[in-house]
Amino acid sequence: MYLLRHLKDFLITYKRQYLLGVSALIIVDLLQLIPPKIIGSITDSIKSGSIDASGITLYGFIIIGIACLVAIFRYFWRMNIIGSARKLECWLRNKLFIHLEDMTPEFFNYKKTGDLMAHATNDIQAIRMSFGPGVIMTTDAIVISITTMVIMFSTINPKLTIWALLPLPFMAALVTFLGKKIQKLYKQVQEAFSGLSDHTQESISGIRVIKSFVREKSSLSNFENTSEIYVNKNMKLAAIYGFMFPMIGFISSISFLIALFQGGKMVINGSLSLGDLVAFITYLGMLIWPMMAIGWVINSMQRGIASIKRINEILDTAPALIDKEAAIWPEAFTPRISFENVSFKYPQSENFALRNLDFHINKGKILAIVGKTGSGKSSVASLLLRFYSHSDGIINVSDTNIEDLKHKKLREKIGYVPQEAFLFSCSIHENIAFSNPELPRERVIEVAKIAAIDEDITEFPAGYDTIVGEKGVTLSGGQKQRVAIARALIKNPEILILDDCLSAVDTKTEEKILGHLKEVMKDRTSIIISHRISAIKDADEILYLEDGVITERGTHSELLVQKGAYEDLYRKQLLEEKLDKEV
Ligand SMILES: Nc1ncnc2c1ncn2[C@@H]1O[C@H](COP(=O)(O)OP(=O)(O)OP(=O)(O)O)[C@@H](O)[C@H]1O
Repeated sequence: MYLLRHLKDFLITYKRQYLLGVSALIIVDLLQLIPPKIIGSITDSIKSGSIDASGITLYGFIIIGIACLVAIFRYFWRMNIIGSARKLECWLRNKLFIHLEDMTPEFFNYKKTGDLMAHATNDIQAIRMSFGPGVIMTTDAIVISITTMVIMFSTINPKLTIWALLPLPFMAALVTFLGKKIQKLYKQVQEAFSGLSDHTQESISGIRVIKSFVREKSSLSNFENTSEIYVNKNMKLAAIYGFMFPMIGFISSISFLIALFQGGKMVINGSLSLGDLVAFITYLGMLIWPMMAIGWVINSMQRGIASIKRINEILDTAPALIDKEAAIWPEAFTPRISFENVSFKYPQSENFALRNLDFHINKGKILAIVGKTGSGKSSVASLLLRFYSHSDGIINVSDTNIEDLKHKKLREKIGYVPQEAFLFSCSIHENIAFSNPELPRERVIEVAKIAAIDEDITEFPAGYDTIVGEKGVTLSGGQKQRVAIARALIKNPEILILDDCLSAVDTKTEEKILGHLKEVMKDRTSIIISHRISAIKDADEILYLEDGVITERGTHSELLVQKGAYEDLYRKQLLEEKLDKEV
């Protein structure tokens, strides 16, 4: 039961459906035992001449009646068992998705997207198979084999039953043995398939890089290799199936042959009636299926168990960020931020990304962070958004330790523009109104104007309804960044974090956007992270980071006077700008 801990809620809710479905299935199995007996007695009655045409018609109607009942109950078990398994699939996939959404960025740093996709598709499908066809086949295999054998043994002929059943254990053993091989090969086919789709996906998204490096041929040859592996694995699978099914036919033919030979002898010497032999052979035919099903059931259940274990492992991984029970949300939120002696290490890292950070930002002020690449600028944003937890020190927002704040409420207050402007493959309007799809077009246009992207959008034939393609491929880098800024602004954030999100925008547009932001953010707090001094020179305070430590701080003019790394950077950038203009 421990294995099913994450499915418990579903199984309790749907136990009635499963019970009804299994009961209907057992009724069908039992009903199917009747026609062979009827056919047997018709045969005997015809042989002895004790039945006329109306008697045969009556039996015919009984058989039709049974067939109708079988059809009704079959519909009933299909709807209940297969239907519940389909609902389980959907329920579990949603549960997994919700869980994944709650995981920290750290979890995704170490889990491959392809693996998570495989869990969400193959594993959940394997679980569905166990709780749908698996339940049906297990019930069928048990009920049909026991009842059929009991009837053959007790109502027809025990000796003939033992003779005819002798080859069947070989069939069950064969199917189980080959089933294991099939399962192993099937896994390899799946792996080859995911290799193929990974390769296709990566090659398509990296097509520009492939083309610019003229690597089409090598990419094609890699693709052909992966494709060949996939075909070879499938061929091996086909070969096993090609061997297994004729062998099943062969073994069952031996059973039929024994039944005909021994049963025929018994009919000739009068110890068995012809009708019983006919019924016996029909029952024997019914037994072939459960013998084949045993192997399938074992394999399917093994796959299901392996998949449940993998899904359990993910669902057992607790999201690192769970609000304290006493987490609060201040009635009057003030966008005041302070870092008091904050140090931070990434979970899998030995080195500190930030050390003894001390700063505060008051409402309406702009804090800028500059520094070389890898100096820890983005890490400050990650801590404020609570993507990670700091190791030492205190971070306060609205004069409250952020560890005591409800983290989702805090994120609602923050407008965050990440370094890489990730857009979804929907329209520009939908991308901008991402935080609230109900927002009207006027509001979308309003923030697009602040982000200086409105003019570009209106020039597109479909305007705000332009579909941006996967990750926004149809937009330029600078356009993507500005759409991402508009997306953050539409939230009316109390705190705005721009993480180097103007790098692909020219200095004139940058100036325009910053001018607009100054107006919009005047009663709120902004943090601007940038490599470009032009983007931050008007900030109320600038922090210069080096290896996670603040080495210089002050306003632009104060920092220039210090003649340190900041001033050096500024001079170099001025020179670059001058050279650019001259060229
Ligand atoms: N998920 C992570 N796990 C481990 N180390 C990380 C992770 N993300 C960043 N780091 C490391 O932390 C340090 C600070 O990274 P951060 O991204 O904050 O720098 P940055 O100043 O924003 O750099 P850039 O200007 O290039 O964006 C770097 O040494 C980086 O290698």
